[in-house]
Amino acid sequence: MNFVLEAKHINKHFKKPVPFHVLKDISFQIKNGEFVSIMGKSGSGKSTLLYILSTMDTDYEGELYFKNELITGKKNDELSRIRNKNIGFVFQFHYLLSEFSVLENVMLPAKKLAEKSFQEIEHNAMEKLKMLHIEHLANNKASRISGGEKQRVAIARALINNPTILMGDEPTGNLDSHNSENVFQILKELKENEGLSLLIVTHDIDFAQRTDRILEMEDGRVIRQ
Ligand SMILES: Nc1ncnc2c1ncn2[C@@H]1O[C@H](COP(=O)(O)OP(=O)(O)OP(=O)(O)O)[C@@H](O)[C@H]1O
Repeated sequence: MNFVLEAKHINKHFKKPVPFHVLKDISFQIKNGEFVSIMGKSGSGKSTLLYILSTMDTDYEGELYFKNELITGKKNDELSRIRNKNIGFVFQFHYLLSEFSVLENVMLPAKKLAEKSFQEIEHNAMEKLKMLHIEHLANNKASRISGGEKQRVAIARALINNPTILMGDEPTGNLDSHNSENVFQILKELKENEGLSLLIVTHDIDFAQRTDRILEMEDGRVIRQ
């Protein structure tokens, strides 16, 4: 079976301020093109798990496979290359550079990867903006667009290197219901039209119920899938 992501027996302990077993024997897989949400009470370990799955946190026990390749134990520079090419990440807060234009913000991760010419990156960035129906905002300063538009720009930026999977830590958490629905529809289109896999932490039950599968967390464990 071809999985985009496979977690096997993930455990994590925080040592400070007091020893704490935060993630307890977590195992699951995400199939190609699957849209999975993670739900659970505050403090159940959702963000901690997402940071491990996105390779940003390497301090854990267990094994993580990305497209059937074991990535646990790889060195930081190799992990960073794997992450930049394969994983897009969207946060609750958009983290756009406010003095840069929308287009410049979207181009940044591709410039960092430095595999394509400026013209090619610019063309790809415009394509992503079109995909998210915000191409008309390309030359606006990021500080001069609405909250919902900012989050769509953040998604376009996360897609610029054509990742296999898009991960999000409450990407609709700061949005009103209209903009939240808008972002959900965009994510669904990305799954259906582009075959993107998605893994999204959310507190919004309406959002989660419309994804392919919910991973429900409680006290550091996945209690239901
Ligand atoms: N760096 C850290 N050191 C020690 N404990 C931590 C650290 N980060 C998080 N924790 C604790 O680990 C537990 C899980 O935190 P986490 O942020 O993963 O939960 P969450 O399910 O994402 O919560 P929320 O829905 O509120 O964002 C919490 O009890 C939190 O206080």
